[in-house]
Amino acid sequence: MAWVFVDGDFVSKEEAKLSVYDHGLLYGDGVFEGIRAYEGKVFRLREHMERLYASAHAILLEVPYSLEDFEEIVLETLRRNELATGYIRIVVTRGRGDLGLDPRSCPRASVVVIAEPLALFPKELYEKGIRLFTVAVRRPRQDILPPQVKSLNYLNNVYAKVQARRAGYDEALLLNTEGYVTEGSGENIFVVKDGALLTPPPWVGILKGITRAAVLELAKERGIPAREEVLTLTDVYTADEVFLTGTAAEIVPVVEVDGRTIGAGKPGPITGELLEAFRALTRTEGVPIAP
Ligand SMILES: Cc1ncc(COP(=O)(O)O)c(CNc2cccc(C(=O)O)c2)c1O
Repeated sequence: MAWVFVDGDFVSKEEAKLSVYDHGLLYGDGVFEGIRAYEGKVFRLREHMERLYASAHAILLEVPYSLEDFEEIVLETLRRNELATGYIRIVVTRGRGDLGLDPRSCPRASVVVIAEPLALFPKELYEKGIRLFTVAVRRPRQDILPPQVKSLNYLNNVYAKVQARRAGYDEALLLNTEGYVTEGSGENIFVVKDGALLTPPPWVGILKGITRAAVLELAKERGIPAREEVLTLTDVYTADEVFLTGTAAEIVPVVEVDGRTIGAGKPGPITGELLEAFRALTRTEGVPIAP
């Protein structure tokens, strides 16, 4: 039996429901997080919670729990599901209101915490690498729909995923409205050039990934030069290595972009080194689930 936290109660998966008048459903009005637990510890829980509260604050959404209490709810949800390793999805919507889109009709945010065994990415993706397609849809500018807010408005990301899949590729690569490289549909991007790691700066229009931040830390610790740099498609095509980062994905090598082979057409050595280091980090660092 799986248990889901819904607005203060733990209910069975079958009983876990929100109102059809919830503005998260009606308008995508809300925020969310995806977090991973590894062998009894939640990786970068505080960082994920801080991003959740920052996203909520940015859209004037009041989270009805303190950050510390919310962290305990996340840990309790894992305990109730007897999960030591798994994927946690937190959703905070504007809540139930009337059919108009004005948030003032929603007196209280709705809060959902789901904890599930993780559907791992297939092993061969990490061994063979994936192929990216630069999709027609663009990441919206900060002044249109801020990519730094991890909102429930993910149709831009879904659109990108669909366009890449229909083109026969594994994942999308999105440009911003100025034509610069931003990120994948649900992952940040890194390129390796002459031994240095480059990744787009947040202002080009990306989510500031928790995994992205961990990779930058690992690179620094290992003496691998790493910096934020605006990237063009040509920078990606001519890179020695390319990889994507994300909570679900961890670090996924990219071997082809728009028909251009990346480097030797197989996962690169720095990519492999960082994936190994990241996996070691997830085994040693994290908030214990046990009380
Ligand atoms: C647009 C975007 N960019 C980057 C990331 C990576 O951020 P983290 O390193 O903090 O996870 C994300 C988050 N990645 C994400 C979000 C929602 C679903 C899925 C999925 O793969 O089903 C992936 C994301 O949604």
